[in-house]
Amino acid sequence: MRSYTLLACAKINLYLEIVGDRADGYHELAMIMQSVDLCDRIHIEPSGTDSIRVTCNHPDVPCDSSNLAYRAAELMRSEFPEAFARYGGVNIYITKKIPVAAGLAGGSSNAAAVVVGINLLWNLGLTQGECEQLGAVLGSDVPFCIRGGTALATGRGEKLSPLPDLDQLYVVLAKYESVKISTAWAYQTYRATYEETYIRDPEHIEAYGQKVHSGPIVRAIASKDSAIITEELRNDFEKIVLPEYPQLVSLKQRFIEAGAIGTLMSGSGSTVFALTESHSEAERIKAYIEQELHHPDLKLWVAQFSPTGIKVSE
Ligand SMILES: C[C@](O)(CO)[C@H](O)COP(=O)(O)OP(=O)(O)OC[C@H]1O[C@@H](n2ccc(N)nc2=O)[C@H](O)[C@@H]1O
Ligand SMILES: Nc1ncnc2c1ncn2[C@@H]1O[C@H](COP(=O)(O)OP(=O)(O)OP(=O)(O)O)[C@@H](O)[C@H]1O
Repeated sequence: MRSYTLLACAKINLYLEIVGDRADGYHELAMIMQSVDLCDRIHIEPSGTDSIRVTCNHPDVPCDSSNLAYRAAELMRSEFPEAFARYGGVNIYITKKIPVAAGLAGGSSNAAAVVVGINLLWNLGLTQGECEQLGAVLGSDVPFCIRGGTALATGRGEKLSPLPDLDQLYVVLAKYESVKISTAWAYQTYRATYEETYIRDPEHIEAYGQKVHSGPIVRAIASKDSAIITEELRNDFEKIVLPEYPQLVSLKQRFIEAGAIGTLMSGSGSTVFALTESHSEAERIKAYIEQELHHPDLKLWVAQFSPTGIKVSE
């Protein structure tokens, strides 16, 4: 039987506005999500048994049923019992490149790759939209990781509207290995600090359109206007994370000093990224930061905006 190798791209948030509370306990969001070509490699093969097995090269990533890739395979097993009975279990090998607990949707991208990979392995014939719906059961970021490219994400992050690809931008990603921020902590802390500003019971983002401020960046993306995109970068989590981690504030300052056209924290952190208009400029800024900060705990990567979230090869 066939096996598949998939590249699962990281995401960054060019815009993340926390709008309000939802009845399901999640937060209503308005986000611009962007895939970047820093990718984990996921190999999926039939196990020849009825079990799911996950192997990963990263010491901080669990290989048991708490691994999001494992949970994705379990979901496919329970949703498609006949296909499971016919094709059996899977072995999943994960080679991590995306830093862990970094706000780059590392686990979500791995789950996305497993949904897409099992769809192929078991000949399920699911459309991308059907894969995205399954992905939403696993986590708010998973549908976007399946869709990829550039998208406006609303609801709890799972409602996607495509935006034109921003293929002209490059990114320098920087992460202090010791700064690991839990997404649940970030949302809880944000709620504890800013709850009084929340809009109550927002059923649909359109219902309170006036209060959402993503219009200018959406228009700038449509017209590929990098200057306005960089002016409109926003991440509400910066308000609670940056005061706790002054090294991230210095990192942002250094990026601007180095000539980045814009800088922002991604998701709930702790990765901070800088935007540039060329690959050589991104490499130059990476080298500058490595030399200036010279911190053994600080890791940097250069990546390009990617029009896809998952790339498949047999
Ligand atoms: C911070 C982001 O990465 C931005 O893209 C996402 O919003 C997080 O997406 P994710 O990791 O896929 O999130 P989930 O696995 O669905 O939820 C993780 C935690 O974040 C909280 N959470 C998540 C999404 C959301 N819209 N509101 C929330 O309050 C959940 O209550 C949960 O405690
Ligand atoms: N396949 C996986 N890859 C990475 N982490 C995983 C995976 N499965 C489970 N985890 C656990 O999830 C936690 C969060 O890791 P992850 O890299 O997904 O964070 P993140 O990028 O901040 O997520 P997000 O941006 O979606 O909020 C880790 O501490 C890790 O133990």
